[in-house]
Parts: sequence; structure tokens; C-alpha cells
Amino acid sequence: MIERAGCRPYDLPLCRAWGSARGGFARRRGWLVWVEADGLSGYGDCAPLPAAGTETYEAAGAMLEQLIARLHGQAVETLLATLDAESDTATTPAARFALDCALADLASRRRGLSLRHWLASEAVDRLAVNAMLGTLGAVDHEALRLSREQGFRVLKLKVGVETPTSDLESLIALVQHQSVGLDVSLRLDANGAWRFDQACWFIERLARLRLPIESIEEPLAEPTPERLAELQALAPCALALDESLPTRFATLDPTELGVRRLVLKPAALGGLRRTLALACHAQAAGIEVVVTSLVESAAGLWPTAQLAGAIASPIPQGLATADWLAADLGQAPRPQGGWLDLPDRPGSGFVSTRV
Ligand SMILES: O=C(O)CCC(=O)C1=CC=C[C@@H](O)[C@@H]1C(=O)O
Ligand SMILES: [Mg+2]
Repeated sequence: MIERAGCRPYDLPLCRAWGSARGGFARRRGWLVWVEADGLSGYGDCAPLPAAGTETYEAAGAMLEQLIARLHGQAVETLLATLDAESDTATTPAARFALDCALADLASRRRGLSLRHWLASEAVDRLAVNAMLGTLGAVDHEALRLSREQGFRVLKLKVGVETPTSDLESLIALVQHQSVGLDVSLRLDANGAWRFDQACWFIERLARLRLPIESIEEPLAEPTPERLAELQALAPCALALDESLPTRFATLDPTELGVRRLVLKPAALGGLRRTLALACHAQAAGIEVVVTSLVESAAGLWPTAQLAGAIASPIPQGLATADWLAADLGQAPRPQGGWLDLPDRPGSGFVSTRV
């Protein structure tokens, strides 16, 4: 039975501004959510980011208050099941994700299991992760070199902030300057910047020039399955849906979206087990999956990484975002040599260090 629960707001500055074709941010605001039962605590993070598909900060705060008010005296398993049942129709995924994580953290601690093993017995302990370098126009050769030296083999860059012509020029310059392509490839994220004709132009050139592109997230401003399938047929790499992924999973057929890959942000999809179910469904149908963070605090990054461990996709995961934050709520998972090793301890791994 939940004996106590609550949340407290946080406001964390970034080391440098995050940019994307859907706009950027210089700080992350949210709430650290906690639940307590049997002398144990569980933590979650509510860090709404509407550009990535969540509700607004105000809507998340209001929903969090309602969700927390109904916890007291309820059994953890009942609450988890209720959240899962309601999530498909909910319009407040970030608030639900926070509570889901706090309850799942508590439930897995109670069972003495890491959160990933609580989610899936065949979970892996090690994940390949990509580096996130920022917008293509702002990235310098030094950052690229450093990431390679640190052991990252997939480097993610935001495109679509500049014109397609200018992005292509920058990419060519970057690739020529560095030995990208020998052992490193680039993951591009257009965040819905391009018209169909612009995307075709860009992708045809990438193919012709044989640039070492690992995948492209959200190429289209109007991402219909038909247009995406046409584009995917032209592309020399996987195209991925991210923020435009439909959230009503019950009726979703991953093979009919037109792309080879799904980027899953559990904080934008409303919960851990619901994202796990979608990932299993997609992988069984031959669609690749990548789990990524929402550039949130350690309280959200830990359960997101644990979920990725449960999903066990071999593709580098978008979990190397802790270094973007100049302050945090606890120690965050940090990759070494391009890999993230997940701890064996019970729960998500998050320990709150600020009071
Ligand atoms: O995928 C990664 O490596 C990190 C996460 C990431 O890139 C994102 C998180 C949140 C908002 C977005 O701008 C961006 C994305 O769209 O994938
Ligand atoms: Mg993306």
C-alpha cells in the first residue's frame, strides 16, 4: 500500500542550448515524483516537452496533482494496472510516465530486481549508445573527434534548422574533414523540417555521395505512411518515426507506417510497459527500435535506460544526454566507450542527491 507520495518542481539549466527544427530549450523544468511503501521509495520524473509529443508543462502539473491525490492507501500493482489501462487514451503521457516509473521503481525494489529484469527476464546489462552532438550548423570538428575518441560509433546531429542545401554542404565538409565512415556513422534528425520534394532531394544526394548516414529521424513535415514508404525506398539507410508516431498503440501496425525504424521515448508514450509492448510488437514484425531520453533529469533517464535494457535492441540507443544538463537531481547513467553498463542493484538505479 502506498503510504506517502508527492512531487517537487525542479528547473535545471543546460550546459548549452538544445536546438532542433521544432525549436529549442536552454533549461529543463519538471517534477521529481516519489512514492513510499514498506520503508522503500520509488522515483519518477515528469519533464514535459511538447515538441517531442508530450503535454504542456501546465497540463502535466495539473494531471500529476490528480494522479498523486489518488495514490494513498492503494496497492502498487493495482495502480500500475490502472495506469496501463488508461494510458492509451490519455493526453498527458509525461505525467503518467512519471508515476509509472515511480511505481515500477518501487515494485522492482520490493522484488529485489533491477527495473529492467522486473520488466523482462531476458533484459541485457549493456547497451550501445549514440552521442548527441547538437545541430549540424553548430557542430565543430573538435566535438566530432572527441566523440569518436570517447568510443561512440553513431553520432547524432540535428538537421533541418538550415536549408537542405546548406545542411548538405555542412555534412560533406564534416565527413571530408574527419574520417567518419571508416568506423563512425551519422544519425540525422530532421524533426519534421522537410517538404516531400526537399526530403527526396536530400536523400538522393546522400545516396549518390555515399555519405555514412546510419538513419534519419522524422524527415517529413507531413509524414503520411505513403510518402514515408516512397522516401524509405529511396533512402540508403533506415528512416524513423519519433514524435509523429501515433500514440494509440492498440490499433497500430508497425509495418504499415512506411519506415524501417521507430524511435521510442517512453516519456512521450506514457509509460514503461506500454512502450515495451510496442517495442516487442515492432521488433517481432522486423521493425527496428531505438529508445531515447527526453533530455530529462537522472530520475527519468535511469528508468528510460532500464527500459532500453529490457527491450535489448542492438542499435545504439539515444541515452547519452546527461552531459547536456549543467545540474541534475542525482547521478545520471553515463556511457563509457560508447556503451552504457546498467547496474545490478534493485530498482531503476536513481538515487536522489538533492533535498
Ligand atoms: O536521441 C538522442 O540521442 C537523444 C534524444 C534526442 O535527440 C531528443 C530528445 C528530445 C527532443 C528531441 O529534440 C530529440 C529527438 O527528437 O530525438
Ligand atoms: Mg528524434
